[in-house]
Amino acid sequence: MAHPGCSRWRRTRGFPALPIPGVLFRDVLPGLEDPDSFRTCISLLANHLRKTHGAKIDSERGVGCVLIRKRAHRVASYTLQNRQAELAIQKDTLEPGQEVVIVDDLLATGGTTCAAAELLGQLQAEALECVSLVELTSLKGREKLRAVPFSLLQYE
Ligand SMILES: O=P(O)(O)OC[C@H]1O[C@H](OP(=O)(O)OP(=O)(O)O)[C@H](O)[C@@H]1O
Ligand SMILES: Nc1ncnc2[nH]cnc12
Repeated sequence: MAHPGCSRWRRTRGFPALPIPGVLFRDVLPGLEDPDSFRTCISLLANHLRKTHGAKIDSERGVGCVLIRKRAHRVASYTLQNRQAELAIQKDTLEPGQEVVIVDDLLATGGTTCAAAELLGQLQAEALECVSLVELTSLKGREKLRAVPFSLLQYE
């Protein structure tokens, strides 16, 4: 069920047949470009995380952000439809034992989130939770994950 706050969030835009026929690409960018909608997304996720991890998330120091990147994002040109993706993280960005929330715009098959969790494991960091704006439930990504993921909006 969609989070009740989702009515205040400009939703997604669908691109049929992207990157291949049969796939409806759910683009979350319209909801991030609109200032009110962007604020709503952030505050809905932050409220959830404060509820589930209170003191850890709402510390006086706030939280930082570490990027996990697709390798393709590091080169000047790449094949858009190449679904063989690789993720990378800088080795010294997290300390062993550091607690992290994995945030991705969208959960589909769960491959990306699993790969992110594997990278965190390599650095001995601990994934507290995985959160996303959108979840494509028919792809059953949540079944692949060790922790129960949280998403604001679900599409089949
Ligand atoms: O659960 P999964 O099946 O791994 O899919 C989730 C990923 O799919 C999208 O990335 P994509 O590479 O399609 O496009 P984007 O990075 O340009 O958003 C999205 O941003 C997630 O990272
Ligand atoms: N249908 C979809 N829309 C957006 N991102 C995706 N990642 C995997 N499938 C996707």
